[in-house]
Amino acid sequence: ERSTSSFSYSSYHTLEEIYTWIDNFVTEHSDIVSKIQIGHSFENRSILVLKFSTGGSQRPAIWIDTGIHSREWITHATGIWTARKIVNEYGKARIVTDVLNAMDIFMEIVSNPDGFAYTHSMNRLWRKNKSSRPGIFCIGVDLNRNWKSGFGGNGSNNNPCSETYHGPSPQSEPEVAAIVDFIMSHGNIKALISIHSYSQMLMYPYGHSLEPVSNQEELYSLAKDAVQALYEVHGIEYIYGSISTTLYVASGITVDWAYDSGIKYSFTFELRDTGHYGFLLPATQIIPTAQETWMAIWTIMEHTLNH
Ligand SMILES: NS(=O)(=O)N[C@@H](Cc1ccccc1)C(=O)O
Ligand SMILES: [Zn+2]
Repeated sequence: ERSTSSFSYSSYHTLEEIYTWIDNFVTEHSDIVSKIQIGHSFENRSILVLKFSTGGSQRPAIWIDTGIHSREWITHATGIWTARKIVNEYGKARIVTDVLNAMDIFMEIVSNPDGFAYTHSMNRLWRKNKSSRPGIFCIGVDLNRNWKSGFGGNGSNNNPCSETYHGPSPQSEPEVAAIVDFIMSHGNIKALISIHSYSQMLMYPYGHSLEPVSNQEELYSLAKDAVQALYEVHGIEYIYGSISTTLYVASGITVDWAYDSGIKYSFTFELRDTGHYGFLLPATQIIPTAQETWMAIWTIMEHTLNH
């Protein structure tokens, strides 16, 4: 019996359960999915990426990451469900088939494995990675403040004890450096989607400044369409816009680096909810959240394919 078929997509899982699922998933769908290790975390866990490809070499590609903040468990769960949906819909849903016949998809489900393990073992609300340095008495860097673009600016903190500590230097953290190295060496990533929770928002650069990006109108219109597609599934309302104008100024963030590195379709999601449960979103909301997010993701994918 296919062991991923005994995996509960409507439950939260441990790091070990997710890594086992990844191995089984790749084995069971080896025609379209492969596993790439892009590096190691601070505590020496493997950093794994799923590659969805139907052929070609160095095709234009889309990057999706979940779990950069370890306590945002709904994001890993949404990533897992989405991965399975992709393989189930290829050859059936036109847009999935069209995208995968022309592009590759890279998905990093556990982007902060050390922090994620820690949320299961010691502190459910841990956010950062688990890096430590001599003479510094607090642990962890915020992996959504450690990127080069706008590094150290407003909306990040130089205090190692802060939840938004940006780290000693850009890409100082192995979990960030691994993604940077992978994306830069691939050289043909057309869109990046970095998934967080919670607040129910779909946003695009910049976070580090109020200055609009060059294709702001296009990103606004695409975000509007994606949020509408999401709403039509379960009636969940998202707000959308640039990070700095919609949420708050944040510096050294993933999508600003991606945008400045040439990935003109860079988006970040804040999934359910708006604070009732917050990071402790009940598992009963995993599948509904994943179903609606799927519609928004594929709105972005389709646009990327056609532009
Ligand atoms: N997920 S969250 O609660 O940490 N909020 C995010 C909001 C966010 C998400 C993406 C880019 C900039 C800011 C954060 O990193 O502060
Ligand atoms: Zn987050």
